[in-house]
Amino acid sequence: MVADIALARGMTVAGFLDDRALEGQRVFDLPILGGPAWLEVCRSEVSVALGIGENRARCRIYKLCERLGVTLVTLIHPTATVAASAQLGAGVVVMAQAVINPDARVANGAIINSGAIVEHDCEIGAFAHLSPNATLGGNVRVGALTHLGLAASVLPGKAVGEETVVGAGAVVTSDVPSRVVVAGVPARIQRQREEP
Ligand SMILES: CC(=O)SCCNC(=O)CCNC(=O)[C@H](O)C(C)(C)COP(=O)(O)OP(=O)(O)OC[C@H]1O[C@@H](n2cnc3c(N)ncnc32)[C@H](O)[C@@H]1OP(=O)(O)O
Repeated sequence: MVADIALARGMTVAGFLDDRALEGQRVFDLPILGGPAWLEVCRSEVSVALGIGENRARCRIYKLCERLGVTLVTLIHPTATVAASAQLGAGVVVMAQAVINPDARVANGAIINSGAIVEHDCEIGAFAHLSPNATLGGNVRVGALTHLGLAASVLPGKAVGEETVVGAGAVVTSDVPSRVVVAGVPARIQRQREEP
């Protein structure tokens, strides 16, 4: 999906980095260049877009790029709507039909997936992931590394902590602490989240 956005934006995509695939394999007719070690050799020739859904893994690769001085690109699908006053950090990906409204702030490495809505003045932490059709009312805060499932909603002004998971379809009606899994309508804590 991330390569698709880059191509739609008229960028040249050299290929993919994947530590589980074999160098020389092709995906969507583009080559697998190698694993993250490839970056150490070719860091001055490329920029990197983050196409990893798992938040902690995406954070690790972001930090590797930062350490190597590799530029991280921020990608916005041509059909997404991003207000002029919204701020997006490095390595953010905004997918098709997503909406980010005025004065919202999206920190480094976050994913705003297809059709997700980030209302005015929201604050999204680094490496958070809003799944397709997740919806945030105005002034919502989402902590770093938190994952909102498909079509999850957060009522205006509420805060979700760091490294929390909000289940698909949940409706968050009160603040949610860090490192828990919540689900349901209204969202209730299901369990604590294990340490990485
Ligand atoms: C492009 C993309 O695909 S982006 C990725 C999007 N991914 C998502 O939206 C997934 C979000 N994850 C979820 O919703 C998960 O189901 C979680 C985190 C809520 C729970 O996951 P787990 O802890 O593994 O729970 P598990 O699947 O074992 O289910 C436990 C119970 O919760 C129920 N349950 C699972 N998910 C939900 C949910 N979203 N809402 C309500 N109940 C749920 C199950 O039915 C089960 O109930 P039971 O014990 O009565 O049988």
